[in-house]
Amino acid sequence: MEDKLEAFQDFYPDDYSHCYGCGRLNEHGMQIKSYWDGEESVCRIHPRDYYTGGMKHIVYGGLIASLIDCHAAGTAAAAKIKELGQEMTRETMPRFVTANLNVNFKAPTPIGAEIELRGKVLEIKGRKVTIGVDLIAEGVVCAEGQALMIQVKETL
Ligand SMILES: CCCCCCCC/C=C\CCCCCCCC(=O)SCCNC(=O)CCNC(=O)[C@H](O)C(C)(C)COP(=O)(O)OP(=O)(O)OC[C@H]1O[C@@H](n2cnc3c(N)ncnc32)[C@H](O)[C@@H]1OP(=O)(O)O
Repeated sequence: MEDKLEAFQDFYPDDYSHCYGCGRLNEHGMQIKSYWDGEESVCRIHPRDYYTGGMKHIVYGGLIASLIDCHAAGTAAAAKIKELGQEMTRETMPRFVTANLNVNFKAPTPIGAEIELRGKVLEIKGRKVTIGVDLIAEGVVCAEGQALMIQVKETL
């Protein structure tokens, strides 16, 4: 039986699938999965309870930034291919890296809760795609991020 490809990250080519946050081939990584939900993108994840940030009951801010970063990268690739009017495949999926990431930490993120990331495409300008991401836990927007993703030149 063929593997079922569904999430944006499932369409990253193998040589691009080793990212700690979103690479499906990184067995030690978080392997996040992002999908379209209407015009927004969504990712749900339950971080392990040792990703603590100072106190035992809150999530480490670096992990929060990583989740926002990787969800934004996937959303940028999916948005770009949608703009081009193409289907997501491992051959067509464009490759993006982060040029800039800003995160506002609005409230502590509780350990043990499911985290939902919701992405919005703010701008697509050639190789530059700007994505806004809200990180939500227990109904509270705990962090807001904005990322500038750049489509890498295919010579890399
Ligand atoms: C790293 C090389 C790529 C290799 C490919 C494989 C990588 C595998 C990595 C992961 C795989 C998983 C996939 C998900 C990834 C998840 C997220 C990450 O963790 S990514 C890792 C962290 N990020 C980096 O390491 C980027 C390091 N930076 C760069 O490589 C370059 O600076 C890059 C590609 C971002 C841009 O370099 P230029 O030479 O292609 O393009 P220029 O001409 O400099 O910029 C293009 C436009 O973007 C603007 N720009 C560039 N950086 C900017 C910035 N920091 N702020 C604002 N604007 C910026 C420029 O002003 C320019 O704009 P105008 O076209 O003139 O309008």
